[in-house]
Amino acid sequence: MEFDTITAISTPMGEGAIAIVRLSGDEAVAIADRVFAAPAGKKLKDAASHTIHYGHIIDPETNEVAEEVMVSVMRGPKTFTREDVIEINCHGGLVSVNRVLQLVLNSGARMAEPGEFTKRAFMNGRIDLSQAEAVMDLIRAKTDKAMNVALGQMDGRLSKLVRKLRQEILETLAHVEVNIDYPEYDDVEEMTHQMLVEKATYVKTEIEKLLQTSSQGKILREGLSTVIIGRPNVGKSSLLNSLVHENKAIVTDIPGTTRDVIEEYVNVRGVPLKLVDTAGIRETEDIVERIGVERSRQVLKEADLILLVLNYSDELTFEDEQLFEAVKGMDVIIIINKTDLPQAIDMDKVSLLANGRPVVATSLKEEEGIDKLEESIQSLFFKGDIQSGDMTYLSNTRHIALMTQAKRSIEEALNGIDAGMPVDMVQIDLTRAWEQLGEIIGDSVHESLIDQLFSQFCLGK
Ligand SMILES: Nc1nc2c(c(=O)[nH]1)N(C=O)[C@@H](CNc1ccc(C(=O)N[C@@H](CCC(=O)O)C(=O)O)cc1)CN2
Ligand SMILES: Nc1nc2c(ncn2[C@@H]2O[C@H](COP(=O)(O)OP(=O)(O)OP(=O)(O)O)[C@@H](O)[C@H]2O)c(=O)[nH]1
Ligand SMILES: [Mg+2]
Repeated sequence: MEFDTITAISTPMGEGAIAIVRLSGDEAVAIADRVFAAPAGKKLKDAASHTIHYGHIIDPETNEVAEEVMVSVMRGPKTFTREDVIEINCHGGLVSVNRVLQLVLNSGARMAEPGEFTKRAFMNGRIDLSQAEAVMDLIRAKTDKAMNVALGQMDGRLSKLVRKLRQEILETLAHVEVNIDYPEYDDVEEMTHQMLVEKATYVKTEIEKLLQTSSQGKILREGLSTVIIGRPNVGKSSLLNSLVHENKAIVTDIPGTTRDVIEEYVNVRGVPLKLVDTAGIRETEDIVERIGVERSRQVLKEADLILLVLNYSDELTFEDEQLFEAVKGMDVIIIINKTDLPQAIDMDKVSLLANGRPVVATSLKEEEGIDKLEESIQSLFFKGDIQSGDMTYLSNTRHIALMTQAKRSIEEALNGIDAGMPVDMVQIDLTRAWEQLGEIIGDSVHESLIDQLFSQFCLGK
């Protein structure tokens, strides 16, 4: 495929040791040669592939020196995009890198869209869609485990499985064809019928196995969305600070201190948590606080785990009971905080409300009970079976949805066979499953979806 030559700054904006302006496309080398001057006058077009060259970036209009650089020349197809790629390594300063970018743009390159380099790698067939998505997951990974899941997916682990399943479906479809072609031969029909059921069942089982990894996979990729709730002043922000081992959230003795939702990523004994501190939930007149409280209710709905904090030295209130009501049916750990103060809470009542869910006593002030809480979080989600290394996880919501749809299509096919439906109906269901799996790796996806997926990438990636 042939595209125009794109460019972008591929490193973060700010001061650093080095910053990279990247180019990709047929004209990449020619454009770079327009602005690059090597000491001995050697042109990049004469350079061997995958070599790096010292020199200066020159404004071709004025012949003034703009920057001192190292330029990498990488010729397609053995490159990130499969096209010719140039990387100009500048001094890492905002003016420097923007100056080089501007000269490259003036010399015929087009500013890349976010994710367009990776999109080229996809369009040119180096990687499929799930691998491209993994590139982004890798950048966004907040924990070691999340990164490993992304690396595996980038390596094509999920793609390989999806391709294998699609192949199985194709073979199943072939059996359906035989059925359609030779309806008059009873014995052929008998045999193909059985094979059909066997193969479809096999695919369904494999999909189910993958889907079983999805809740852990999603947690590994996004972090376990953990929301701290409780009445004002019970110690929610103190709890966040204790878990992240840093003073991230403001703690004061004034009820209503936290006005907004605060998010932090932490690793609790290997469990990646996206920890959310909320404004204490209470009926309030303060408009700013009220917006905070509204948001608290909102994040509650999307939580995987709730840490419900109560005050040991205060009686249970109607508001506390309402909180229990609000998190009914969710994974909850109840934390009784401020155990260093005199008891006022009725623990029998707490037990009743807890209804078998874990209760942990803490004094965040005295730094007591955090260990117990961490243990509780760990045992709740990973009962010692968190897999490492070579496990394939389904971690992306888009993939999970498509897998679920594909499973349903296979089930419909199997029901159809069972009910003696005409074979062409079965064929339709199987074809649909084949297409749904194809969407995961980017076969048979609409261009607008592709654009939308890549637009979520960073600029220069
Ligand atoms: N300077 C620099 N560092 C970088 C990148 C980059 O683009 N530039 N990458 C950007 O994300 C990552 C490396 N990812 C890459 C992935 C594939 C290929 C590549 O050329 N693949 C070819 C040839 C492989 C080979 O030589 O065997 C291929 O798969 O066909 C290059 C980089 C991280 N570091
Ligand atoms: N004695 C004692 N005080 C604590 C403990 N944990 C927190 N506190 C204090 O309780 C007060 C409130 O703590 P925060 O963490 O700000 O409470 P919060 O639940 O985030 O409060 P809001 O954001 O206002 O809803 C602060 O003065 C803390 O120092 C504890 O275990 N014992
Ligand atoms: Mg707070």
